[in-house]
Amino acid sequence: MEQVLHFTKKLYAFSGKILIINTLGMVFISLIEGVGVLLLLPILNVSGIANVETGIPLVSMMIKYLQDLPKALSLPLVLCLFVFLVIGQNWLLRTLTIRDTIIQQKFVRHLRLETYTNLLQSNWSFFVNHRKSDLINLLTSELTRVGFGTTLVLQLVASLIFTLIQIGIAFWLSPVMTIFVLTFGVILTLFSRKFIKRAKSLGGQTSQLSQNFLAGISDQMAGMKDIKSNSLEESWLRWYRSLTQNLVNEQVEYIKLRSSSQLFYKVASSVLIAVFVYLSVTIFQTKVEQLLLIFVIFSRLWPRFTGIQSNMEQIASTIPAFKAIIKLQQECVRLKEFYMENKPENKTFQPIEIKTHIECRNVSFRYNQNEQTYALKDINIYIPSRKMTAIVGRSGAGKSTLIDVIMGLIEPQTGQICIDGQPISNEKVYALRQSISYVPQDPFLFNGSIKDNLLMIDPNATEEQIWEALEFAASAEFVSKLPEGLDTLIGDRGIRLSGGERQRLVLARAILRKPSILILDEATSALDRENEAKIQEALERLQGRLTMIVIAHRMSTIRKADQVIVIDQGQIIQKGEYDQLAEEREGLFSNLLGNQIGAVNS
Ligand SMILES: Nc1ncnc2c1ncn2[C@@H]1O[C@H](COP(=O)(O)OP(=O)(O)OP(=O)(O)O)[C@@H](O)[C@H]1O
Repeated sequence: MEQVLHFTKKLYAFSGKILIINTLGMVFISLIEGVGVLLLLPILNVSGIANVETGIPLVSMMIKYLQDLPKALSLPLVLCLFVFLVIGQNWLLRTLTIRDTIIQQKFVRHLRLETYTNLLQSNWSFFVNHRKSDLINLLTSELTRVGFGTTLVLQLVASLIFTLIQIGIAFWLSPVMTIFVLTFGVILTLFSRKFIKRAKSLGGQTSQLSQNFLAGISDQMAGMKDIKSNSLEESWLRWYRSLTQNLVNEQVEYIKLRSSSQLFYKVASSVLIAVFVYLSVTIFQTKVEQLLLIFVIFSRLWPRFTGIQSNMEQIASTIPAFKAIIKLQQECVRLKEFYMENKPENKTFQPIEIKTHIECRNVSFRYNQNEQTYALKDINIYIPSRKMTAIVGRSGAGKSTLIDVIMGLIEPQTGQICIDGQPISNEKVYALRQSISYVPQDPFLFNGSIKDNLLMIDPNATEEQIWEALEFAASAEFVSKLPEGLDTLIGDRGIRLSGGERQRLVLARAILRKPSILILDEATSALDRENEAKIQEALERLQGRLTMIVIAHRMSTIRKADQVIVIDQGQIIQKGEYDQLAEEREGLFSNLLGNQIGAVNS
């Protein structure tokens, strides 16, 4: 329950006094409801159904006053008062419910924003160590469950206040009867602990199943081509059948649990009534009017008890979601980007202008501190500004890791990254990243128009600047031929672009940012020769304008590079100009080159 308390405190910190005002409003409603119960007594008296003496001065006075009035007037009067009270109570209830909903919805939004901000401020290793689908699951279904759980907590608090007031009124009317019902209430609470425990464990299963479900579905959607071409449909259908069956089983189990607990409470309540009536009639010889009063109290109190129990079961089932979100937030805080730590709110960073060079000095990095193998070992490189530096090497050599270190996505365990001879401070990492445009192998374009996708990087860019960037990226021609030009929708809801067109659009977007450094990470590897040549031309056009770092699998992409760095098993093994390295017959570079020429010729 400590997690639930954590979020309830957060809710209070977020909404402040309004939460207390609403809760007091609920108290007021329950008072009116209590008065409504008391009004039943004068109704019984005035209507002549029974002559009830409560011993409560206010009620007795009212009954006396009504009895003095003519009967034709007293009954309508008391009934009107009763209806008026019910209307007032329910109008207030409606108002408070709407206000509560507004608070809850705003709180859920606040939680979403807080969690997402934390997530975006986490460092790269956080994302490397989490499955994408798990994060999506946490941000969508688990956060919704937390919002629902917090709502339930508010309902529980209101229910508890209602119940306390009802108990007070019941005690006033009949202490013995109230103690009797309360004793049963306590016994019921003891029994219901089993239900609550089970609800919590089922809640854990819900979290796990929804996580597995989302993970599987995302994997399959991403690999649909693989599934279709390798006829894997049946095996994935088997997986889908089994998981959806588990989802059904879990939901049925939960409903079984809830209905069993309801059944238990209802049976307990009927047994309680039967025992009480039996004892009242046979042993205490209770009069009819007293029995009526007892029924009124009982019918008010007992549903409150069962409501609270059922509320607690539901809250218990959301506890695993509360835990998961707290764990996520703690992890995000622990793995916060180092430049974000102690960063004053709203502080912005200006991009860095690189005057002479970027340098890696004795940089070493390993992913796992407990292992001996380094992904990068004693890297020393000099990347001159406004030149093109190519990084090549076999798969797993450490090329992407080196880029990640340069971009400040991961922090080297030893060594430094320097800009114009100055080590880059934590504070400056973000400024450096603002000077970089990065083009990955699998570019990210969202469903929207071409223009929207380009403006993502610079919302203030003019149409002229957009076309200029498209021109540089060898995309202007194909975009102008599209039916709606820049406004053409792309992605699932629009036209399908080829891999080369997508890659060139992403390159245009990268250029639109006017970066000091342009990094291409295997950006041409998946393209055909024609598209590769277009990107290559684009890079040549940019040469001399900005600092370019290109990781290339295809050696043809980097033919015009000013400098080539060959990396193997995390170490630099060759450095120099393309032609010079190609000449070094024993070197890895000429070997890689030879393999590709061989592959093309064969
Ligand atoms: N997140 C990670 N956790 C642990 N080890 C990793 C991680 N990412 C990469 N590695 C390891 O670090 C080494 C360097 O990987 P890196 O991705 O930098 O190579 P690469 O040269 O870019 O390879 P490729 O050309 O295949 O993309 C490899 O041995 C790889 O297995």
